[in-house]
Amino acid sequence: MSQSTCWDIDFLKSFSQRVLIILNQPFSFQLLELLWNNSRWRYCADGGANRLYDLLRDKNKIDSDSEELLNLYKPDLIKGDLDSIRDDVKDFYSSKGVSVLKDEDQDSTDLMKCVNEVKQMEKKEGREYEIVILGGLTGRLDQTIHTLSYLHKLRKERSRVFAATDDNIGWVLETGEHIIHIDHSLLGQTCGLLPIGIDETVLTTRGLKWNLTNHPSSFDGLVSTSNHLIPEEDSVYIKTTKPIWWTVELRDLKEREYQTAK
Ligand SMILES: Nc1ncnc2c1ncn2[C@@H]1O[C@H](COP(=O)(O)OP(=O)(O)OP(=O)(O)O)[C@@H](O)[C@H]1O
Ligand SMILES: Cc1ncc(C[n+]2csc(CCO)c2C)c(N)n1
Repeated sequence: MSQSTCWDIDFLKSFSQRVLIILNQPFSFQLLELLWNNSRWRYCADGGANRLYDLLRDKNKIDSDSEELLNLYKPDLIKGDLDSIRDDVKDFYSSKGVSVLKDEDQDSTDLMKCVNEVKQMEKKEGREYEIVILGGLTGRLDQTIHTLSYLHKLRKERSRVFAATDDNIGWVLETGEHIIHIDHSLLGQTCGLLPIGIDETVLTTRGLKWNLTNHPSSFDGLVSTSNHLIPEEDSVYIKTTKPIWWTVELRDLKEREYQTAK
């Protein structure tokens, strides 16, 4: 009998042995704060360090003149070919003792270079970390497709790699059955099942507004986009005969803060 894989979006809710990799794409302080505090290690992929620095510097300017926030949210590592990180950012973090590692290889992206660092650390420590990528689902199309392809390939060697932006979270569901717990206070209503990197999968779903039963899905055929979660359901069931990308909309975290404060 096959066993279903259960998923919870713990990376938005609780601390675990996970590595956050910050890419060179915009993100809110609210999302950064959540992911940062729930991760054991924080890496910046090259220009991801500019994003972190600028966001914290701007927020600091509003709240105070000190470098308090920059010191509080100091990454453990900056890695890449270093063609994007600005000199002032590199100098600032180097002066604070952050390792800034250059890898000039032009056949691997800065995201891959950061994941390779995770793999090296895991080898030394003899344990596996979960990985959360901040960014990667928006912006330049070639980079976005790279994220989709890279996570599709990574699933063969590790089970828990997620991508998160202010609009979406997503990850690859391996062949088999999945139960995804839904926290409606964090997630919006829209979701998608995207047959990327496969010829065709056969899908059965429960807990969505538009469900499928043993229905083929392919890039050339049906793609379930703009599907909806059901407010009364706290889980979604998905059976897939091939790996498939699952994406779900994230609620506006600023709005959520406002609601929980009321
Ligand atoms: N415009 C973009 N849209 C989407 N993702 C991006 C974009 N720019 C960078 N990224 C992501 O952030 C990572 C770090 O970006 P970096 O600042 O080094 O830009 P890059 O030099 O264009 O990236 P790479 O060297 O990896 O091709 C990239 O590996 C990629 O995953
Ligand atoms: C067939 C092929 N296409 C594109 C690149 C370019 N490229 C891919 S990753 C990377 C590093 C970016 O920091 C660069 C320049 C290549 N090497 N091989």
